[in-house]
Amino acid sequence: MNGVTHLDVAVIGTGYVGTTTSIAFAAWDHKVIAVDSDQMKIARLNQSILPFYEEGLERRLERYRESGNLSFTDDLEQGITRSDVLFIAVGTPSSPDGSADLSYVEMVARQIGQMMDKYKVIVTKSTVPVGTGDKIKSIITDELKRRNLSFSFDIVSNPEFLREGRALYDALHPERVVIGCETETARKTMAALYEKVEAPMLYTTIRDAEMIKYAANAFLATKISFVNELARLCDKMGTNIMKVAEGMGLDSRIGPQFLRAGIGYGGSCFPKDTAALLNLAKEQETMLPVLQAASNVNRTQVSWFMERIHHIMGSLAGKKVTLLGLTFKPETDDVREAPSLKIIEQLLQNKAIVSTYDPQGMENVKKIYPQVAYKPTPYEALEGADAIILATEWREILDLDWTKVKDLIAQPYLFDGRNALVPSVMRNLGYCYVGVGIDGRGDYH
Ligand SMILES: NC(=O)C1=CN([C@@H]2O[C@H](COP(=O)(O)OP(=O)(O)OC[C@H]3O[C@@H](n4cnc5c(N)ncnc54)[C@H](O)[C@@H]3O)[C@@H](O)[C@H]2O)C=CC1
Ligand SMILES: O=C(O)[C@H]1O[C@H](OP(=O)(O)OP(=O)(O)OC[C@H]2O[C@@H](n3ccc(=O)[nH]c3=O)[C@H](O)[C@@H]2O)[C@H](O)[C@@H](O)[C@@H]1O
Repeated sequence: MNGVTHLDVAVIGTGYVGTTTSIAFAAWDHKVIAVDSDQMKIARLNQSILPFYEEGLERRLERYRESGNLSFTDDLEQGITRSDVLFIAVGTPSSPDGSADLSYVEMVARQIGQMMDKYKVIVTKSTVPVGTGDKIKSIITDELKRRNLSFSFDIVSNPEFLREGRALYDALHPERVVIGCETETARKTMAALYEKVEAPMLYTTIRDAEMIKYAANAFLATKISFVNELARLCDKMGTNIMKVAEGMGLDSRIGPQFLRAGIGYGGSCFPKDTAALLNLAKEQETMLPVLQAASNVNRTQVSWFMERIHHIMGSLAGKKVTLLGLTFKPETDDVREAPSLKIIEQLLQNKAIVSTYDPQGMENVKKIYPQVAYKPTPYEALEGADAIILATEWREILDLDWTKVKDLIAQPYLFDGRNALVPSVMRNLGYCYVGVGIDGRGDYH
């Protein structure tokens, strides 16, 4: 290793996490080779084209490529042999039983064992169940034995806490860095890697670090489901969940974040990671009833919302419903586990005519639901609508000219699945506005 500050790093996997982490390490003056087995992705990254949408990230990508700190390749061996620290940042999707599918991680571990030529620090960035570090260690040891080699290596768990849409900011300004490691050499290497970060560094065992990542995501998901569950009650009681959450959040022990009621959490992480943690607990014959309930609330939140729509509008058969927003949250093109997909499914089952607009997510949803009308502007999507459902609170959608919209639509029903518009303003414009847990006693008009 050449000193403590400039490390040679390989990041394996160029999805959201791999790409963003690579840019962050390059920004901290390390030399980064980002590797992916997807040649198409690498070809595009070599032209500074990201595999996903994230505002401002392509400019940074270009800058660090030009500075020479960041390069992309599909040649894993080159990445491994030229680097001292290897980050595993491949996907860990849900298996049908909810457990984390570790096949990509295990494959990379095998490849590292087959290609490494000297001591390396091998770091898991992917979200993985407790015990995966041990598994990676034993796979690499087996591969080295097969090659009659006995290099030493260190395993580290360094979970990632970034959010999509704010990925680079989060990577550059983490609230904490969690490092699970077992040797002083690995600890020093990780300290050097993160030298420029002003955040608490928490050193733990590998297993603790693996658990911290699942625990954090499970807790945030539970916070959302707790408030969504209360929203259902607020709706019956004539109380407003927005005010209730505000009042709760002012208590610093509770905090205001992740208390926004709506149609539930989606994305590539909360649903998958809660399922994986529940599966892990089941394997250990330990029940997690709180997390199980949080997951159940989320699974049923869209149906609860759709029931309210049916209650107000009656049959949706033949009615034109415009869905505004498709991505699981604003500022991303990611539609994995997005609540909008469940909404489309239920609308189609009820024979509604569905029209939609999203600034970034339409191409991804078109592949799943080709029968929906995808419009180039929100106004075109809204023409003749009997009902509007707001599923993602994109600024562009919130800032629509709602007076103009009123003239385009057939009926003024507006169902705000994110409580993102101002009810009194919308009602003054003549909309029949319905939010989540804010209307009380069914008095929607
Ligand atoms: N998406 C997010 O916001 C966050 C994700 N995570 C975790 O980070 C991990 C990665 O997530 P994403 O970046 O979303 O994944 P992704 O699925 O978008 O990307 C993974 C990449 O790995 C590549 N890959 C797979 N096998 C490979 C191999 N043998 N060699 C080289 N490349 C290979 C794939 O081609 C793909 O480009 C997951 O465990 C996820 O839970 C953690 C925090 C945030
Ligand atoms: O492990 C991961 O992949 C990441 O998962 C989440 O990040 P992300 O999924 O990008 O997005 P969030 O901003 O957390 O939102 C997740 C979902 O919860 C919903 N949400 C969020 C907050 C809230 O108050 N209410 C609510 O319904 C959002 O609409 C969205 O569908 C975590 O916030 C990150 O810390 C973590 O690294």
